Amino acid sequence: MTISRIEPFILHVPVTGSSISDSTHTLSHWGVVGCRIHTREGLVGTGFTGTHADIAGDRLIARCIATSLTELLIGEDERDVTRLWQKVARHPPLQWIGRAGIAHLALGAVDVALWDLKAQAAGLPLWKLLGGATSERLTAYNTDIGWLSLSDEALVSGARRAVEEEGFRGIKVKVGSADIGRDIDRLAAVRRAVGDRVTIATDANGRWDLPTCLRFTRAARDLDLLWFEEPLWYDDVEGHVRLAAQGGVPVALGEQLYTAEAFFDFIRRGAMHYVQPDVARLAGITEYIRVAEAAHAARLPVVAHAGDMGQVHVHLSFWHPATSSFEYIPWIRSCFEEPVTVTNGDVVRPEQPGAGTAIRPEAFDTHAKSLD
Ligand SMILES: O=C(NO)[C@H](O)[C@H](O)[C@H](O)CO
Ligand SMILES: [Mg+2]
Repeated sequence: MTISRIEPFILHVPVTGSSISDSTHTLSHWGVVGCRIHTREGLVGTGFTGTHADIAGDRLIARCIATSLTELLIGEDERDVTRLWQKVARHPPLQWIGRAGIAHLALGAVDVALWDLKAQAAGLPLWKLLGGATSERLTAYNTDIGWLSLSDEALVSGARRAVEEEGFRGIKVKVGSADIGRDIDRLAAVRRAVGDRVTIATDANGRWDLPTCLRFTRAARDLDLLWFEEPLWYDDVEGHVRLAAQGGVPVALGEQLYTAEAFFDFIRRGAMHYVQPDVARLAGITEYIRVAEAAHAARLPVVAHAGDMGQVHVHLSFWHPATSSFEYIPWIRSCFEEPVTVTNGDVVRPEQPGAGTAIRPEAFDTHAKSLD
């Protein structure tokens, strides 16, 4: 029960089509940046964070794992997930440079790998190890049909296909254009195409200011939007409080929050209605659990953000009672031994031991990038 080696990696995996855009980002590949933790007893745990495949940034994360974190972890008992999380997160020199950002993402990858080891050692899928599945069914919603870079025609036909051919009962459409009228017209066209029973969420990726958000929610009042995700700048708690209180469309956020404390602040101040933690932004599963418990205590639904593309979140979502639905983006499915799968709008519950992070050797052959 001893950590003997930590092996960082970087994979860059193509997105659907040549590139996608939301209001703030355009990307052609998803970055899977993490490590494989080897134990003296021969087990290998895998964990990773998710990036926009910027190689310079990915190498910084990988190097943080290879240097700062490795020297803290070699020789330690891999079963001590909580103690090791505290040891790394509160290591004074590392804390000084990164209670969020690169150091936090690096710890997240390590923490996921340690939980993967724990589940493998128990011979259980992570959701079973944590306490079993609290939901029989987990409904997925499809984000990969709603990009701002899609033409109006492609947006509507993709939404219709997701519903009519793939059985999705939920979709998400990006907004955040300079002209909110364009966004409203696109949402109205999608609503007409999919009908009233399909849930439509919308996501501005932090682009707008409060007056624009208020105008948008007034203009969208007849569209029955499930939630308005990241309407404002990620750290603007007061703006989200005022938008949420206005009572238009429920507010969702979390993919850009690095710490449980940031979530506690938004939850305590009534700044969000849907809580969207992400093991790939937080420092892994250990911190995700703290956020999910805080959301549950506040009786707010949890819908994990797909920074891990759902591979780990599928376990956490089946397990945690606060879960309400699941974000589906299929970009990196081909990399995994047990890829996240949605059948007729429902997520298939994983059964293999581990945290869902076991990467196929072929994925390294095809997508690995050098660490320096
Ligand atoms: O906001 C999201 N999901 O809710 C997506 O993760 C982002 O759009 C992608 O990372 C591209 O920036
Ligand atoms: Mg989002």
